Amino acid sequence: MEIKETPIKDVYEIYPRIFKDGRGYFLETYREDLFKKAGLNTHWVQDNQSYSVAGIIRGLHFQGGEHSQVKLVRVVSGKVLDVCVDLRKDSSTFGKYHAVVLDGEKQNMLYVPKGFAHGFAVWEDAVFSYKCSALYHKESEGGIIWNDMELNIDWGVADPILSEKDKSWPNLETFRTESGKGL
Ligand SMILES: Cc1cn([C@H]2C[C@H](O)[C@@H](COP(=O)(O)OP(=O)(O)O[C@H]3O[C@@H](C)C(=O)[C@@H](O)[C@H]3O)O2)c(=O)[nH]c1=O
Repeated sequence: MEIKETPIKDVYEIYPRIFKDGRGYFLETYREDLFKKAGLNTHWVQDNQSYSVAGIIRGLHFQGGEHSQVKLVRVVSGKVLDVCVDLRKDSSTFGKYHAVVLDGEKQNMLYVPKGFAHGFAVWEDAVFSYKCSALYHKESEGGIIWNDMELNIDWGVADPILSEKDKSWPNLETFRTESGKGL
């Protein structure tokens, strides 16, 4: 398992080793010791799974305050473009995002720290699986609109399908003003 830094501080891409044989494949999807060695001492308290057909965007989501979450995300099958946006108040990369293709063939993962909005665009029907460091807390949920002009994310899907909730998030500028400059 390789844990790689990205251009955004505290965001990591993780590449597990996949063992293939005549029966299929095997991989370790999480190793506490290796994460600790990389300085990631996250305590996970909830695992989630979703399924989405191609063309869907979920996001961009976060939980605020004491309910903010670290997420370790990957796809079990399928392919998505996964995106995390830095919303940390005092970050030099506030408003910057990191995007990576998560691919069921590679089982690569993204480690998304607290203070980030997260979302993904489904390129191929995907089973999406992730660990969270804080429990779901509906009242602490927030978001940024997926097609924010300032972020200008190229999601790689035309006319995406979104939930009503995901069509109604504010843009980055409104979030910045209303949150007092970030999370
Ligand atoms: C996220 C979540 C949802 N739910 C419920 C609420 C709702 O009725 C139903 C679907 O919820 P949502 O529409 O928010 O699901 P979804 O859009 O998949 O939300 C997820 O999106 C990605 C991008 C993330 O980063 C996640 O943290 C999470 O916010 O599931 C839970 O019970 N527990 C949870 O942890």
